[in-house]
Amino acid sequence: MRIDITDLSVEVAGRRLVHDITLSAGSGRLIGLVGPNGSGKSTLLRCVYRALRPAAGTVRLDGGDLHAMTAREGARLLAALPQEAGTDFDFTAAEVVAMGRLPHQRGSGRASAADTEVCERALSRVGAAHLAGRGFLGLSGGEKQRVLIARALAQEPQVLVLDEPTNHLDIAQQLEVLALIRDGRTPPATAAGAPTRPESGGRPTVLTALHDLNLAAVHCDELYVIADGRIAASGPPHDVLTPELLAGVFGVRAHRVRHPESGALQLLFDRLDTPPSPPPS
Ligand SMILES: Nc1ncnc2c1ncn2[C@@H]1O[C@H](COP(=O)(O)OP(=O)(O)OP(=O)(O)O)[C@@H](O)[C@H]1O
Repeated sequence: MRIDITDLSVEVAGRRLVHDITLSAGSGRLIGLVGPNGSGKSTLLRCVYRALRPAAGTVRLDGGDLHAMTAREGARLLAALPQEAGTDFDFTAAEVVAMGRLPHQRGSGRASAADTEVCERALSRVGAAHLAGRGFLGLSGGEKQRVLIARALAQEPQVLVLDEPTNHLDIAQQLEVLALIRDGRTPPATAAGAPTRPESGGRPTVLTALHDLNLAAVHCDELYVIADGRIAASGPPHDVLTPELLAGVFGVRAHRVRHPESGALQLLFDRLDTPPSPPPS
């Protein structure tokens, strides 16, 4: 399912935080939002997953206006993992994941055997089947994050909106979760650094905020750089993550290198005001 965001502006408490964003994602594409703290990524995503209404502009899914749909219609198409998601009540992990099935249930709202199977499969896919009976509030940050990703997968969405999905995860889990979000496997990287990706094959279209620019470079098909609530650059990671852009938007000195095995683009960072250090003798 394609997403088309057109001239979208978002206001919170009378202040315009996101200005005139136009962004398109073809079906099955993985689109990354990157940008400094406070640049407006979460505010933009909150509007895309309907926690906020647009002040202007539209979000369309295969041409249908998302904000004109009922909550149930929207939730059947789009699942979200907000930045500080969770619950104040001590549901078990399995119960939290089961909430992802609610948009698909009619009448009594009882989970069917098929719903239960979808939930179990989602927990297994994120390596959290063993957490099913545990109270959510007693889980570690990384365990909670995996359960919440399983809840989003259990919703069987056509569009996934993720705000920092690798928050709280150790490095192995970060790599695993991003591979899972892509398509359940680690993508091969081309010599140019851009991962190759077959046509969508039913995978959801993903819009995700990421802080780790190296993860974004390797896993995303396209990046949108957000600065001061506006798009500063967009395109394939290799074209977007230039030293000039990174200096201007993030205030860092970046060096582009190749991964010694895959050839993928990797970035090394220094503070802008740090003079280049001589190589070790
Ligand atoms: N409810 C709110 N009331 C007032 N200001 C807000 C509110 N929500 C966000 N802001 C402000 O809007 C700006 C953008 O915030 P947002 O959370 O969208 O940025 P972000 O790019 O997601 O940041 P981070 O990378 O730190 O998560 C910030 O200056 C923030 O303080």
